Amino acid sequence: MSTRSRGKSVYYFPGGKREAGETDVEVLCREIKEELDVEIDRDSAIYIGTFEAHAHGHDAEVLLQMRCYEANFSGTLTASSEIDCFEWMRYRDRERTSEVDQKIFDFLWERALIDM
Ligand SMILES: Nc1nc2c([nH]c(=O)n2[C@@H]2O[C@H](COP(=O)(O)OP(=O)(O)OP(=O)(O)O)[C@@H](O)[C@H]2O)c(=O)[nH]1
Repeated sequence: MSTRSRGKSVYYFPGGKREAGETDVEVLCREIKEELDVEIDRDSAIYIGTFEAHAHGHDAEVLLQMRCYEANFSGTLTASSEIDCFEWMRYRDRERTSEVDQKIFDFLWERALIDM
């Protein structure tokens, strides 16, 4: 599932930057709550992998390292004020996402975890 932030042209996976002292799962829970108003079940969080690419919307030398998790959640997905919209995507939507997300789409596709 991908989100489009206000003012951005491509879709991102929900998430965001770490604040001082936060663990990965704390960032995950905070960002998902802020963006989509649902509660992550922190005990269900499973590390998927780390992906690197240029950070969308930043100068070419700015690289992004994204640590990815899958997790269960409870509540009703609701786009917050930071988000224009969210969308469940398939592999064919890959080009609508950022560079790092395209690597993650490929990772999911190679493991048959996403539909065409
Ligand atoms: N959350 C997220 N960020 C991404 C993705 N792909 C991608 O290039 N980014 C880059 O990572 C930055 C950090 O995301 P963020 O959600 O914490 O953004 P932010 O508004 O706090 O910071 P910003 O000022 O860098 O935009 C994005 O602005 C963008 O440059 C993605 O799939 N998810």
